[in-house]
Amino acid sequence: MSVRFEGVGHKFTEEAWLFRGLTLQLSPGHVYALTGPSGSGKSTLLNLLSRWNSPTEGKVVINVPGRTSWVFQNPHGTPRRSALDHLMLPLLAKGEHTKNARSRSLELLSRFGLREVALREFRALSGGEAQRLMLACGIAVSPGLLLVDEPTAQLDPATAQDVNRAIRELISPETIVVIATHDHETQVACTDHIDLRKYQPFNVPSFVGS
Ligand SMILES: Nc1ncnc2c1ncn2[C@@H]1O[C@H](COP(=O)(O)OP(=O)(O)OP(=O)(O)O)[C@@H](O)[C@H]1O
Repeated sequence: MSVRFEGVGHKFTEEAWLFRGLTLQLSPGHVYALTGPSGSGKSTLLNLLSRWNSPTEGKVVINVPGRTSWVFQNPHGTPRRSALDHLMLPLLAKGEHTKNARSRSLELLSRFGLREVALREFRALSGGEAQRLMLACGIAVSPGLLLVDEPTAQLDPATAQDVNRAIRELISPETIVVIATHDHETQVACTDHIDLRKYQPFNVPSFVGS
């Protein structure tokens, strides 16, 4: 079970490559921080992982059973549904018994520091609580791949810190987690680092030397 990038490069316009020569293997049990300057292609790489796009050159070989889950920068939930129900419903939909779904959901709420707000409606959660709930929901169904796009981008520093403390709870033997981020603290919380700057071709402006 792995994802392999074999000489992957991508560009949207004829001349400018976003990244090139990306060769690496991702494995379950790891949480990869994907970093790089704005516009370097972090979201594009997540889209390649989700199979929404194909690379311009090279291959992305995805050998991962199960579904792909996403967590986006803006937490989105059902306003009047409780935190507990946000976790339980996908587990029930997967066929779990109510008792098991409830105990697994409560265990996840504890791990993500949300046990005390289990019965609180989504609309009454703070920004940090809502984002931690999204991370818990993302990992709850044991996806093969969990793709997270800038989880702290919309949060103040103290709230971002709470979310970053929860990153390690995403480590799972069944899941490859990739988190695109500008936040150094998020990067430090992850187990591994993919730095897109290493794969950016050095584009010399055409007017140099002319
Ligand atoms: N579908 C598309 N067609 C053309 N250009 C695109 C497309 N998607 C993204 N781009 C361009 O590719 C570049 C990389 O975009 P991407 O969103 O992957 O970068 P990023 O590293 O995630 O940026 P940020 O940190 O600002 O979110 C940007 O210049 C963007 O405008």
